[in-house]
Order: sequence, then C-alpha cells, then structure tokens
Amino acid sequence: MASIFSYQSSEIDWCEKNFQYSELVAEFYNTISNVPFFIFGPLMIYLMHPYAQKRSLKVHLALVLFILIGLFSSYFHMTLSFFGQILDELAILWLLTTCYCLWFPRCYFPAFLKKNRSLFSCLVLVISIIVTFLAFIKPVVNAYVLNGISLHICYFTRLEYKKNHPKVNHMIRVALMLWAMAISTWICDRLFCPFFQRINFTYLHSFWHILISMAFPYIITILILLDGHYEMQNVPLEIHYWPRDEWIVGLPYVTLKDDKANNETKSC
Ligand SMILES: CCCCCCCC/C=C\CCCCCCCC(=O)N[C@@H](CO)[C@H](O)/C=C/CCCCCCCCCCCCC
Ligand SMILES: [Ca+2]
Ligand SMILES: [Zn+2]
Repeated sequence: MASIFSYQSSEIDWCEKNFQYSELVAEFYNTISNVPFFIFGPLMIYLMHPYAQKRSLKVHLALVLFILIGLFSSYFHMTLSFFGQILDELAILWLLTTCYCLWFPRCYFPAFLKKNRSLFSCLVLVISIIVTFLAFIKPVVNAYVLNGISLHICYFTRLEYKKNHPKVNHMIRVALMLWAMAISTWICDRLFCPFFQRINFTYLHSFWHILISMAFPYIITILILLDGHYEMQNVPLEIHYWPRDEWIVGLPYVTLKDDKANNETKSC
C-alpha cells in the first residue's frame, strides 16, 4: 500500500497534465498559482493590524491560516499526495471555522444559542473537530462539503445585501462576482476535464487559486464591516485599498477612524 506521503497517493488528480515540466512537481501551474496567498496574506496581516488590535488578535489567526492554505495547496499540487490533500482541506476548514467564530452575525445564530457568541463558537468548534476526523475517511467528499459551505455564506450575504448597508453592498457585488468565476473554474476542472484536455487548456484550477485568493480580502472586509455595524458601532471603520485608494484595482482592507470610542453591541 502506498504511503500517505507518496506522490499521487491522493484520490484526486486535477486536470493539468502531471510532471510536464519537472519530475519533482506533479502539477506545475497548479503549484505556482498559489503565489497570491503568500502576497495577500502577509500584506493583510500588516494592513489589518490596527483593526486586529482593537477587535481581537484572533483576526491574525484567520490570515495566518490563509497563508497556510497557500503553502499546503502548493505541497498538495506538487506531490498529489493524500497527506497534502488532507493538510490543504483542513487548513480551509479551520479558516472557515475561525471566520464563523469571529464574525458570523449574531442575528443568524440558531435561536437556542440566545445570541451567545461563546456558545456559538463551541458549537462550531465541535462540528469542525468531527469534520476534521471525517476528512481522513473521505477527503474527496470533504472538498465538495467545503464548497457547499460557501452557499451558506452566499445565503446570509444575500440577506445582508437586502439591508442595503451603504459601504458593504459594493464589496458584496465584487466578492460575489469573483467567487462565481472562481467556483465555475473549480467545477469545470472537476467535471469537464476531458473537454478541456481536448482543447489543450487544462489550467482552470490555477485560475481558481488566483480568483479565490482575490475574493478573500473582499470577503474578509465584508465580514469586518458587518461585524463593525453590529458589534463595534462606536468605532467607525474605513475601507481603504492598497497600494492607493485612487487606483481602480487594489487590495481592500479596513482601518479604524476613531480609536477612542467604546465597543457596543447592536441587535440585528
Ligand atoms: C461567516 C464566515 C465566512 C467565512 C468566509 C471565509 C472566506 C474564505 C475564502 C476563501 C478561502 C480560500 C480557499 C482557497 C482554497 C485553495 C486551495 C485549493 O485549491 N484547494 C482545493 C484542492 O486543491 C480544494 O479542492 C478546494 C476546496 C474548496 C474550498 C472552498 C472554500 C470556501 C470558500 C468560501 C467562499 C465564500 C464566498 C462568498 C461570496 C460572497
Ligand atoms: Ca493532474
Ligand atoms: Zn488547488
């Protein structure tokens, strides 16, 4: 039986042709397309630091997990090993867990939790620990489950969009557009690979890496603005774009306008 560390021990093989450019790298473009995770992650840690200091240093945990996803994803596509796949999926699962615990608006908590964030976090942690064990049994199913969670995120985002938050709605539109393009490339790579091999274009999964890493700063900014609206209403938050606000394309991030005000909770 092949070891979980050995090359191609994973059940998943993405559409890109294996070992085309090197004997050491199974999927070359799928490996190098993770570079944005290593650029956006550290930049966001730096840019969001004032917000994290005010809200919680756990914000940095989410951003570190984002960098780890890039690292594990590179390792996975380089080796196509079962171990690489597990690391990649678990990093994604724990990023989602951290984001839910930190920012999921209280008004969508199940009623029996009585809007208590600590109880909600315990529930999410228990579910994530169970899913972590299940990931070892059937990681292929897990990849679809993780994408399924994005439907829940889209659902509550749609409810928030209807509330017409002035600063948030533009962000939601951009995030949705990037996510829709990203998920289309992920699905096409998985389901229509023979077609894309015939037309000699097998790089869709690389586009997924780039598009989802571009969507991430928008999703995080949306979550922070909603959290600011509901839970830090006396601390005005400002959206900025790196490197310059005036540029058409930039990395969104959030800073504090006024440091002195107190935290306060607002009901949804
Ligand atoms: C209130 C909680 C909100 C949580 C928001 C969390 C946002 C996370 C956004 C991005 C995560 C990046 C995931 C990148 C994965 C890259 C590695 C990779 O390609 N792995 C694949 C194997 O190579 C694996 O098959 C991928 C599995 C799918 C992961 C699905 C991630 C969920 C993304 C959630 C997007 C929400 C969109 C909402 C739009 C408004
Ligand atoms: Ca392949
Ligand atoms: Zn990937």
